[in-house]
Amino acid sequence: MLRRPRRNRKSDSVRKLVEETSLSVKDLIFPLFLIEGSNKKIEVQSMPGIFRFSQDLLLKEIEECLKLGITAFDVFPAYPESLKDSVASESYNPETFYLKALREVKKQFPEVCLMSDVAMDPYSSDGHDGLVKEGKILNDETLEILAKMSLAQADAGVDIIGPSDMMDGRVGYIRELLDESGFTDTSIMSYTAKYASAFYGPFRDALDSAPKFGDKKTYQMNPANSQEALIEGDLDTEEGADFLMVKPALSYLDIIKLLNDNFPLPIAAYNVSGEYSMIKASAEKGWIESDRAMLEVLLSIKRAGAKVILTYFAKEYASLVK
Ligand SMILES: NCc1[nH]cc(CCC(=O)O)c1CC(=O)O
Ligand SMILES: [Mg+2]
Repeated sequence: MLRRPRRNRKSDSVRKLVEETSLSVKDLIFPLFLIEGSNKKIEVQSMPGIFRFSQDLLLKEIEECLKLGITAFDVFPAYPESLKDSVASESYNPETFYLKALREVKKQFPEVCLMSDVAMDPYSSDGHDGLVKEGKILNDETLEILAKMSLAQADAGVDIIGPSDMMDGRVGYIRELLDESGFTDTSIMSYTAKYASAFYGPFRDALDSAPKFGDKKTYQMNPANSQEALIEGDLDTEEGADFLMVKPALSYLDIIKLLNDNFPLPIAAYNVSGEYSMIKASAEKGWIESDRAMLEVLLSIKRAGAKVILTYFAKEYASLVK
């Protein structure tokens, strides 16, 4: 035998030399859940180790994470039913607790990269990402609401706007309004290939944002498809997106690779709530080693071609490698 692949695996130092993919805390964005009020820190029941914070404790959490080397955060608000309506008006109320908190994060920590979420579902009495009329999700009528929401978030100082709604044309629509309003430096990370997935369950628990009727299959993609991701990637690129995101990550590693092979923009992947909770739940039963599983999962997402990973494991990973 002239060729013996095992020679390159013979010791830790040799294995390190031939290692192709590396993971760093700088690759990660930590999603955080915000609730109204003060001095509140409530664990999400279906996501052990993940909390919903009021603004004061969210700021503390960010400070802790900064010490661990995490520099990018994506904040999602959980709104009470009483503030929801059919047109998501609370989303662009400048006095709403979400926008106030975003403003405060950038004021206290100007160095962080702050990302926000754009979609109607947290504020919608229908629980859908777009405007509902007679049981249908309207596309073009939703764009105006998404753009108003984006402008309010840009005005609060957000670095990256994250449209997670999957309406057609929203990246261009938002880009134009931001530019006209002087926010030419505000980036857009588009949820480009977002699939209608079972893995969002724990997130919808965290935000109380499950759809009140039907499902999201008329706007989120069919898990059976990959060609469509190329169309979505083309459109978002043309419309001015700065990052293309694939979501979820693990059942869609082929889509991450597909987009990375076809588009020069940096690819982001969202390691979603259900993917986190699966590992946590089996670790609690003693069936899997949480740390090793986390490292393997994050590495696989990078290896597939993601430059950026949004993950609930961010803080745990940062603590582990510190
Ligand atoms: N705009 C909705 C939104 N934004 C982020 C997630 C899921 C994130 C996760 O599961 O971690 C969802 C869920 C959905 O589409 O219902
Ligand atoms: Mg699209």
